[in-house]
Amino acid sequence: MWPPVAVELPERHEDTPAPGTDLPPHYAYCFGCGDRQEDGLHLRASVGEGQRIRSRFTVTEAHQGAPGLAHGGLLACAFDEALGTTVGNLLRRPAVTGRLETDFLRPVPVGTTLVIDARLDGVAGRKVYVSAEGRIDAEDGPVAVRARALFVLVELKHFIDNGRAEDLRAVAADPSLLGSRPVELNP
Ligand SMILES: CCCCCCCCCCCCCC(=O)SCCNC(=O)CCNC(=O)[C@H](O)C(C)(C)COP(=O)(O)OP(=O)(O)OC[C@H]1O[C@@H](n2cnc3c(N)ncnc32)[C@H](O)[C@@H]1OP(=O)(O)O
Repeated sequence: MWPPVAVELPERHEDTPAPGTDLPPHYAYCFGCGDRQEDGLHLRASVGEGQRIRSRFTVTEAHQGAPGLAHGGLLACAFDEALGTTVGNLLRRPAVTGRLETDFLRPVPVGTTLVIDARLDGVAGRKVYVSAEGRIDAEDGPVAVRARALFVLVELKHFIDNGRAEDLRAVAADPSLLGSRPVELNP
């Protein structure tokens, strides 16, 4: 059963941009979306209809597991990012991945652009359920990966208490490193 518990499906936050709007990377050094991670995934997300966010990720040589094929762990990373972006942008509250499950249905060759459609499935207290499908090269391409995740809403303190001090100092000195951040910081 998914979600595994009774949930509410909140409206997306009133500050969520209109469908079709491209979303900025949330942190310049994020491996999933950051511009300053040369071999990162450089996922790009845009707002979809309703409770959906669409992301795109192009597999490069740096992302190989077997020769010419994407590493499954990096594909899981892409889904973590796509699902986290969905939670962050639709609820605009800080959250972290508690659980992430992936089904790998087809190999994903280098050069493929994975089109990931993620949706918010519901919220139960601090628990947020999201799921996604990744298709090969087109929004109606063959499904290569499916994922479901539980994100847990946290307070900003979670990041301040646990992040490495020098990286927190760098962000304080240059807030533009954070391309977007939740506006409601205290759930
Ligand atoms: C505009 C804004 C844009 C922003 C964009 C941002 C994009 C970001 C994109 C980034 C993307 C990348 C994102 C990343 O990579 S986030 C990085 C990877 N994740 C982490 O580092 C999280 C590490 N874990 C923790 O810190 C704690 O364990 C957390 C905070 C998760 C919970 O510890 P806490 O002490 O606070 O709470 P709790 O233990 O009472 O749990 C609360 C509830 O949750 C349930 N639970 C917990 N875990 C699980 C589990 N595994 N399966 C099933 N259930 C689980 C639990 O039973 C309980 O339920 P209930 O008993 O209440 O019913």
